[in-house]
Amino acid sequence: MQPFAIAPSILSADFARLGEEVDKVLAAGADIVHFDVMDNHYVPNLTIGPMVCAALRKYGITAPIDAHLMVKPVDRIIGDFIEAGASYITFHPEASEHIDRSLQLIRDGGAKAGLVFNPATPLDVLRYVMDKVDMILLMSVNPGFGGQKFIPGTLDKLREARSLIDASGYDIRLEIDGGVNVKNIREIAAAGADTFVAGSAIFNAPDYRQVIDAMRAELALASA
Ligand SMILES: O=C(CO)[C@H](O)[C@H](O)COP(=O)(O)O
Repeated sequence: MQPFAIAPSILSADFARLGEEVDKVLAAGADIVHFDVMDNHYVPNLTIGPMVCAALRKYGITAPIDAHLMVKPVDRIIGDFIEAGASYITFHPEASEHIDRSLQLIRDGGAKAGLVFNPATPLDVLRYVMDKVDMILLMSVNPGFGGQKFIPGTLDKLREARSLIDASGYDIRLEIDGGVNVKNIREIAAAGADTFVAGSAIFNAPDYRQVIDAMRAELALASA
């Protein structure tokens, strides 16, 4: 299992001050920058693209950037995110014409590759590509918007994904995204997640460090 990592979703950050916001949340103890890319086609919302990712690198952000592509089709944008400095690039299997090829494109470009599963999307395809993924991201809300409630059925799916990862012997991150907060993070960790995306729980709080510290305290209890 990978060490626990907290990945604030910048979807809930102040976009007018994005560089400062990312600096601030990293200084507050975040490990990974979760970068939500929405195309108003695969999901009913529109956010940011590779130019903003490149701008964060130019601004001086060196932490891993985890680009979650909620776009369809995916292949033609993968190269742009690699050039922009994304560390992880994840996509939804139903948004790719050729899942194996999309994963390979990401790894060939030097980034880490991942698959994202919506709450009602089965994990079946994983059995064919377990050796080609560095991250599995389970959505615990339907994608498109921050600030939604965690869907409790995702806990069973996390256990299923954790068993698949452990049985595979590969070193794959298991990330959870949607409705994660201080109150539920311990239960989510106990179900098998090691990487926790949290948008509104962190960016809507007055003190980012206080929330991240509280999350880490809960995670320490989960592994005790
Ligand atoms: O991918 C997403 C939505 O599609 C967001 O990352 C996610 O919902 C995080 O926001 P919050 O923590 O507020 O639920």
